[in-house]
Amino acid sequence: MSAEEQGAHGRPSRRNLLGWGGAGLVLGAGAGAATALALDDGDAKAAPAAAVPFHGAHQAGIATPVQDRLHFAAFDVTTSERADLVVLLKEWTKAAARMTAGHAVGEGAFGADEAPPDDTGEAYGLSPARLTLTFGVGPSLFTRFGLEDQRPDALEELPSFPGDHLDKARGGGDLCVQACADDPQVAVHAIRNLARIGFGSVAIRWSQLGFGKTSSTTPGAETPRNLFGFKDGTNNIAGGETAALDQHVWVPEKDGPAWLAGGSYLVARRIRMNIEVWDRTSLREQEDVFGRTKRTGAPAGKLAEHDPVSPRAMLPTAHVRLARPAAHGGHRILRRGYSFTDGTDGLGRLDAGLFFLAYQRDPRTGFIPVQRELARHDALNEYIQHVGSALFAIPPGVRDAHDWWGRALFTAPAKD
Ligand SMILES: C=CC1=C(C)c2cc3[nH]c(cc4nc(cc5[nH]c(cc1n2)c(C)c5CCC(=O)O)C(CCC(=O)O)=C4C)c(C)c3C=C
Ligand SMILES: [Fe+2]
Repeated sequence: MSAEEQGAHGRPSRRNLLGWGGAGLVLGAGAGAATALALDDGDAKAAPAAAVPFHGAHQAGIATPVQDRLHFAAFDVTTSERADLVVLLKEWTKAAARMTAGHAVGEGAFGADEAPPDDTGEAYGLSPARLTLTFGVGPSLFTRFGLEDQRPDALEELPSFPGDHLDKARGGGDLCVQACADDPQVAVHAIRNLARIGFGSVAIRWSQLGFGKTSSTTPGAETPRNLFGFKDGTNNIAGGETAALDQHVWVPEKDGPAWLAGGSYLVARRIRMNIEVWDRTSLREQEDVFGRTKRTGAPAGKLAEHDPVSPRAMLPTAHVRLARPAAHGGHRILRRGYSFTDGTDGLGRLDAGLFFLAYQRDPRTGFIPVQRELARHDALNEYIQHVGSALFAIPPGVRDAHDWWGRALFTAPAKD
């Protein structure tokens, strides 16, 4: 803890307790367990601040409960020196551990007068807001740093799908960081400070802000609605479904490579939703498109949201009928997307949609076959367009204060 984070008597001040998450709910990574910690200043009514543990077997931000806001950034590595990149990843990891706990970066926002402060300052006094920072590496990184023999076969650029209208400026990237928090300022502060630390070694290639999570990983929570007004995330993998996570989300050791064991793959797609056309579509057509009822989220022919899906009650082109795991050998993906609105396009239409994020054990059995089917037959295609795309491998969790993002990859013994 830096000097500025000490209270007058050397004890942490109340604001600082809130600021670095000592006062509230601490959510156990993966298990979602909650432990209440007491305030030491007698203010029992203070709003609990929430910090999600940074260290663990898996990175937070995948199976941990979904927060309300997103700032996602893909980076190009601009240095050609592998040693510089390793230094950066160590610095990023330190900063990420501090920010997710509600600390400022380095010596904070108010250090020596003669130098720019270590931290940009806009999160000063804010709670950790359940900030999670999830780090990934893209296929392009491997060729650039002599890591070809460590690139998993599953990590290659996604194939193109019928109807794709991809903007290269909104896709790809050597590295990515997904920042999720309940406060947008906390998420934006985190990405901004990582980009600042990376100046000279990495540059943001593209980024996306998101709101109104479109999926839930928390059983029993009200399922959120997407911008088409439908409940989204009903049939998702929940954070506590350990067996399903092991089977469908975490990369097991036997899949290889060794550095990725306990990690995952992340597919990111910026999907524009044609709001104006949708809003002129009848309710019956809207419900036929998804195969679910708009008010309750119940599958076609059923009464309640969580009733089992009956595909024959849906049109053959219904989104849910085509996407359900039973139509894809039982393989599942963990969806963790967010809505976005980025102003309007030149024609006065909202540039709005779904920033689709999905974690899986292998994109070749997860996202790719489902998207192949959806791209050909989904009735939803009349109302959406995929405009951005990226795939990243997500290393396992940072184990302790000596570990760092990408350590196992950058220290892996070369294959013969
Ligand atoms: C390739 C994977 C998927 C893409 C791309 C995708 C886009 C997309 N989805 C919605 C809205 C809904 N999707 C729903 C269910 C659902 N979607 C996928 C996959 C993709 N969706 C799956 C695997 C499922 C689960 C199917 C099942 O097991 O029943 C639903 C229904 C509610 C739910 O279960 O979440 C909605 C609504 C939009 C708007 C969209 C692109 C903009
Ligand atoms: Fe979907």
